Amino acid sequence: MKSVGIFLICLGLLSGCANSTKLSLYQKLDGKAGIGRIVDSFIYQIGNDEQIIHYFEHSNIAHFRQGFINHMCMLVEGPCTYDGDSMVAIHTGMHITEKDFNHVVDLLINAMNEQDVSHSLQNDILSRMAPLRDEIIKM
Ligand code: HEM
Repeated sequence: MKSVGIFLICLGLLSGCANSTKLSLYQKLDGKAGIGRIVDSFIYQIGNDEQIIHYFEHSNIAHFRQGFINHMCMLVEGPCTYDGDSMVAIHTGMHITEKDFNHVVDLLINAMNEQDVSHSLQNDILSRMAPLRDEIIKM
């Protein structure tokens, strides 16, 4: 009987532990620092890409970096506020094609691979971005 009691206490402690160590997506990405590293790789990818770079010809990259970090941080439910313009407002007039949209997603995947983000985390992030597609292309 005593050993059953001890077993139950251990089980309780273990499950308590498991709950308190359940990391959020934001934490798994190493928070804002990790997101910053992904976005830096992403910007580097864009900067070296002949198909995409022309969209950013007149952009303020420091502003884009900060806005994209905050936006991504918000998407993964981190403690950030994105207070920039809406996706529609920002991308309207760019006439982004489906092909270029997919290509930018590929660049983001390259950036996440470069930063050793696991495929399951990548899928989680991409599935949060996918619904934005219609607010971004052909605007
Ligand atoms: C799911 C995909 C995308 C997301 C989540 C996204 C998000 C954002 C965000 C948050 C900003 C604002 C940054 C700031 O505050 O300045 C931004 C700006 C911008 N995005 Fe996107 N974007 C996406 C796809 C694309 C694609 C496919 C292109 C081009 C092919 C693109 C081109 C741009 C450009 C050029 C800017 C800068 C605009 C400026 O200079 O004011 N974006 N994007």
